[in-house]
Amino acid sequence: MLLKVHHTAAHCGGDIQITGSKSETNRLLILQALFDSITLKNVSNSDDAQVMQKALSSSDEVVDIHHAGTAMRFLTAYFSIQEGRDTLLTGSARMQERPMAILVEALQELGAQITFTHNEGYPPLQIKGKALQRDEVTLKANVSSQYISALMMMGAKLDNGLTVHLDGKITSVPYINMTLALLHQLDIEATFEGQKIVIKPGRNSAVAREITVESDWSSASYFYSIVALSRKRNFNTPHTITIASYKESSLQGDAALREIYKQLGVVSSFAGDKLTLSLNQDFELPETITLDLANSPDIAQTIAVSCLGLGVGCHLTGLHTLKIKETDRLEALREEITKLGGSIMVTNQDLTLLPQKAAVNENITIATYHDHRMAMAFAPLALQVPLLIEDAGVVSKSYPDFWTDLEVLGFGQEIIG
Ligand SMILES: O=C(O)C1=C[C@@H](OP(=O)(O)O)[C@@H](O)[C@H](O)C1
Ligand SMILES: C=C(OP(=O)(O)O)C(=O)O
Repeated sequence: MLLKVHHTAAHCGGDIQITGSKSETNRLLILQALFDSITLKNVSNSDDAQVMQKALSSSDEVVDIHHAGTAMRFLTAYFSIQEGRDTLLTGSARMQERPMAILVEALQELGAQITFTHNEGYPPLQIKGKALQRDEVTLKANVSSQYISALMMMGAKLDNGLTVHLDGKITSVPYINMTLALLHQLDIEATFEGQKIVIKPGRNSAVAREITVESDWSSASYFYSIVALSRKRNFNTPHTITIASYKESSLQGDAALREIYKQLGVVSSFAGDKLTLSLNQDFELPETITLDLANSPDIAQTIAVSCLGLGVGCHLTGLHTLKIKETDRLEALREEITKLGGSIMVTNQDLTLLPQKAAVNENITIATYHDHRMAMAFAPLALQVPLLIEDAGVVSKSYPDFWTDLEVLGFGQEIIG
């Protein structure tokens, strides 16, 4: 679906309800399958959470998780310990290019029986579930934290628990801390200190537990961008966007948005579980911002596009994981920002956008590369110029309601083809 997006409305405010974090949901679904008595509220309605639910509730041998990285990584560890069960775990064409060797080798070292059926190091995987005897493993920590979270959750189910030694610089650390915090919520003893994680065996607790998933902060990033970009529209009446349901103290690393967008003039304020975003009109925008996003890789695209629209330069570092996500996000950003008239340079781990005064080019068709975040990161620019988004339905990977929520804020949309 090619979607033309524009914004001519006189307002840009409203109330938006975002569903639960897909990262928290997919961890809790695994933990629910491993340990009984967990009831979940406000689960994510994303495709990634749906494929996880389906995988955990079916007994089919072939499990296809489409594009969901968390499902692929978490389920590899999960199926490895399902004694007597054979699983062929596969995914989309892109998923078959996303690396798995580090996790699979760690699991094999623990005794798991996993083979690569097509390309060594990549899905599909044939997994023969069995009891694992060993309880200590070392793996590289600088490629994806999802491998580590997968081992942590599985480790709580092993008779002796699991000790994980992390080799090298640890990437996406808040996601590891999220896993740790969720284990703690289930009374599973676990520590993460320096380069070592220790997981004690969890018991099937008899006490029923209800956990309400906090809404998704990565999805909130697009509203931060909209508020930041609304500066250029000079709306007559000041407007605010309220998003729910959030916590001031979040398990999600992308809650760093509050501090980051302060640098682009966005004010965040909490009233209960509602987070209100407003524009500080008096704020003087910087010429350039510099950010290390190794802890928040999923908001890099949003920030780059906000900066482009505001004419603010940015130097974003810590982006080494972006090349192995839904697409090579660094190359995708370079292509699309260049089409819009921006001056952008990328390496394998950082991105530099030069500050520029000229408005972005109009009516550009943004390619989305099967990446939900390409569609959602560029859409807020429609506040400034009409643009076209290719394959707009791609947003459902994490945020199926994205386009209807944008309508609430006055974004006009027209299906072109
Ligand atoms: O554990 C998680 O829920 C996630 C971890 C991050 O991946 P990496 O650790 O591969 O950077 C993040 O990009 C992804 O969207 C979700
Ligand atoms: C990278 C992402 O997801 P995953 O790795 O779980 O596919 C994302 O949602 O931006």
